[in-house]
This record gives sequence, C-alpha cells and structure tokens, in this order.
Amino acid sequence: MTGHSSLPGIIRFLKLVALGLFLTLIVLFLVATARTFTLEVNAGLQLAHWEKAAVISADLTSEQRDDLLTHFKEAIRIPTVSFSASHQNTSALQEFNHLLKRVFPTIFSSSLVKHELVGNYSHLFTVSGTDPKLVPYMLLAHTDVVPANETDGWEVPPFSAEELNGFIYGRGTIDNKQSVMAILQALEYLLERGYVPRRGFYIGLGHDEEINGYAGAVNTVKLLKDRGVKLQFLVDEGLAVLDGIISGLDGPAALIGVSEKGHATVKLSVSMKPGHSSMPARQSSIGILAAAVTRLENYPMPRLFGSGPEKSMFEHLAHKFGLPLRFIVSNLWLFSPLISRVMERKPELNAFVRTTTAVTMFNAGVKVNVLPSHAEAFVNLRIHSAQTLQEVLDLIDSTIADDRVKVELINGFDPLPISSFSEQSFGFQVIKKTVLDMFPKVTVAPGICVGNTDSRHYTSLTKDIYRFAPTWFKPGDIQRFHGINERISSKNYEELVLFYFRLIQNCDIKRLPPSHTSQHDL
Ligand SMILES: CCCCCCCC/C=C\CCCCCCCC(=O)N[C@@H](Cc1ccc(O)cc1)C(=O)O
Ligand SMILES: [Zn+2]
Ligand SMILES: [Zn+2]
Repeated sequence: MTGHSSLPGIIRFLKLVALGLFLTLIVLFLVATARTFTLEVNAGLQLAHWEKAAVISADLTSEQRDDLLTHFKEAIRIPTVSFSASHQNTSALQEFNHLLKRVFPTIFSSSLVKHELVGNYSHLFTVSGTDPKLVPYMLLAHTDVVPANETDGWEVPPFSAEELNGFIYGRGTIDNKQSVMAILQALEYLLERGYVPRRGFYIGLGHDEEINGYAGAVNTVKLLKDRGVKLQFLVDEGLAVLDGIISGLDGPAALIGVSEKGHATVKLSVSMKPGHSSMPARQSSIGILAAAVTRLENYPMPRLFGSGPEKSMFEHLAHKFGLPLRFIVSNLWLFSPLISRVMERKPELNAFVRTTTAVTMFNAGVKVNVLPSHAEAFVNLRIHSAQTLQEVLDLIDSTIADDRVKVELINGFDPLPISSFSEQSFGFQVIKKTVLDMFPKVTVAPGICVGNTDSRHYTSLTKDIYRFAPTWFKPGDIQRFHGINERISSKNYEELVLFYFRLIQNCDIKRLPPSHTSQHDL
C-alpha cells in the first residue's frame, strides 16, 4: 500500500466523475426537452357550450330498423362493378338509380331537394338551407365497387348480402355502399320528420371512383364550379374507427383523414431485337426489366415518418398509449428513426413511413422459343406527404440507373393538401363532435388516407376535405377492403345512419364555440 493515490489515478477518477456528470446532464436535458406533452384531444372544444342543433331524434321503430337493413342489402345485391377504365356494369348502375328512387321516395319528392344525374349514373343532390349566409358543405360516397369472385375464398357469394352472425357480407359493404345508403337513409328520415336545414348542403355519389372518378366526380366538380359553388368542407370515404388495430393504444381511435397520399403509376419497358431462343444474347428484355424491378424493391423510398401529418396523428393519440410508448410517441423528433424501423415491417404501417412501391403488372413474351422483343411492368407508388411526384420520379430513375429501361409516367399527382384540424376548423370539429356524441370513448385524431378518393377532384371547391366514416375496423378487417369477405355488422350500419342523421343536424350551427386548447404534461 502506498498511503496516497498516484496523480494519474486521481486524474482518471476526476475524468470518470466529469464523464458521469456530463452523461447525467445529457439525460436531464433529454428528459426536460423530450417531456411527454400530450394533447388531451377529446377535451378542449368538446367541453365548450355548443349551439344546440341535433334536436330531431331518430327514434327508429323496429320496422324502420328492419327496413333500413333491407334497403342496404338490396344495394349490395346490385353488382355495380367497375372492371377497368373502359368497362363498367352499366345495367347494374341503371338498376341502382332505380333502387335509390324506390327506397328514398321522400328525398326524390321533397321541394327542398334537387336531384341531378351526372354522367348518367352519378348523383348530385342539392339540399337547400334557410340561411343563405351559411356556406354549404358536401357529403361524398361512391356507388361502384371493385370486382369480386366467390372462388377467391368468400364465405358467401359476394353479391348475396347474406347475414352471418350479425354481419352483412358483400362487395361494397365497407367500400362504399354503406356510406351511400346511410347518407340517403339519414336524409330520408330527417325529411320524413319535417327537418328543414339551416345550412344548405350537397350529396355527391360517384359511379366510377374505383376507376379514377373522371366521369362522376370530375364532371360534378365542373357543374358546381360553373355555378360558383364554394364549400365550407367536404366529407368523403377514407379512414374509419380503428378498434384494436393500433398496438398499444388504449381504446378505439376515430381517424379523420386530413390528407391523402400522392400517386404515381409508372410504366417500365425494355425493347430488344426478337430472335431464336437457341441463340440468346447474354441478357433478355425480361432479365433487364426484372433486374430494374428488383432494384426498386431492394431500395425502397426513404423513410419520412414524422415529417407529414402522421406526426399530428400520433401526437393526438399519444395520451392513449401506456409508458414507455407514450414517451416515445410524443417525441417523434427523437424517436421517429426508431419507430420507422419497427413500423416498416408491417405493410399497413409501412404505408405511413414512406412512399410505397408496388409492382402490380408484368407482361412479356409470346412463345417459349422466341426471344421476347418487349417486356413491360407497371409500378404503382403512393407518395408520402413530405415528397413530391417529381422527387419520386427522379429517385426511380437514379435507382434503376439503366438507360435500356424506359420509364414513363402513366398518371400521377402530388400528395393532397392538409386540411385544417385546429379548434377553429369548422368541418373537423363538427365531425369530431358527432363522433363523440355517438361514441364517447373513442379518441378522435387527424389521420392520413393511404388510398385515393373522389374527394381529390374537389380541391378547387374547398380547402377542407375530410376522409372518414364511422365504419368500425377490428383486427383483420382492413384486409377485407378490396379483399375477400368484405362485411359490416348490421349494428354498425345502423350507427352509420344515425351518424349522418346527427352530422347533418350538427352542421346547422352558425359557428363553433370559442376555443380553449387543453394540454397537459405527464
Ligand atoms: C397507425 C395506423 C394504423 C393503420 C390505419 C389503416 C387504416 C386503413 C383504413 C382504411 C383503408 C384506407 C382506404 C382508403 C380508401 C381508398 C379508396 C381506394 O381504393 N381508392 C383507389 C382509387 C384509385 C386510384 C387510382 C386508380 O387508378 C384507380 C382507383 C385507390 O387505389 O387508391
Ligand atoms: Zn372506395
Ligand atoms: Zn375501393
């Protein structure tokens, strides 16, 4: 034993103390700045004093409840399929027109409602309001559906509307005949009960949404623009009430789509000289194209999670996560790289992380012993809000990096603008109030719609477009969308009717109550 420490030992000890202090300071700094502040989203405006609007109650008799389900099932049984851009089942669309007139006689005979056909099969209803100073709003839905084959694994024929264990099965039950029928059923009941709207509104039912809405939505917009119409806000299909779908979230969440992703459909093609397969060149058109497609799949678009409206979505949901998730989700500025890496493992979550790349069609070759002169593939990309169409096209070029591959944009558009969702946002707050009136335990948050809707054609009429219907999705239900065994519970369909019944009345308020944001720290 030396009796006293050596100088290098003391220096080492002091260095360790300094390092410890430094690390403690960093942790304290992180905790202080990364405090878990959460938005108590269901409070705030919802606690304020709202002008009373929803005064008529639905009070449905059991006969009316049977009738509304019968009407809905009739709608599902008409196969209004959009097969391709040039092929629709027009006789089914015609039959659908007749169904609407038959089951909603009050709407079609009311002096308050003007009905017009657009492009033969789309419907525009103009409902006049008593106060011309109130800017009208619009409800959208679509009557066409994607194809469905029973042999794909449907439990019942897809156009049978059969009921199994409380669920009505069939193509269109969640996309989007539930909204078509519920909106009109709600208006029918309101008019039957003597309702006269204060705020005028429009209902637009497109017949070709599944093939881009060029005949329905686009022409409806032209008509409204020619009439100088401006809309306070618009509600279309899109997001839903998610129950048990977001892991770690306590209770269901109603996500109101305040934007939708952009879109690009790109054709890749390679042309080579045809010839005898016994004397092939080192690479074929198919091989070159396959390599290009593989590069696009191997090098996905950059992670952008946290730089679009998904940030607000998580901020609004944060207080419903337990720790440590609450801390992580409320500090996306720090944790988004980590969250992105977890989310990207699941396709339905990866859609929120980046621009997605889906190779959807691949055609080449005509005969086993002929070298293919031409190979082509179609790639469908959904563009994250923080990227533009042009940036995506540039990235495709630099990833493929092969002049032999021709890259053509077939169609595309930038991500849609972000609609308002503050306490001053009339549309968002009225939708939110209606959701909470009906489902008080649900957390309402802004969300982003990963698919595209007819509403994208309406941006010249309003800046506030919301994509939402209170269709309840439980685990496994999202896959039913365009998939097999599409279904809705009869209870949920009835809730949809009551939702629109209330929403229409809630829109009659002149203005929102004064706002007072409510935030709280952990
Ligand atoms: C933490 C997040 C949890 C995950 C939340 C997922 C919620 C998903 C809920 C609903 C699914 C979203 C569906 C949106 C509606 C899309 C409608 C649609 O399919 N539209 C077509 C339109 C289209 C576009 C281009 C064409 O050439 C033809 C049709 C689409 O493909 O987007
Ligand atoms: Zn749809
Ligand atoms: Zn669809």
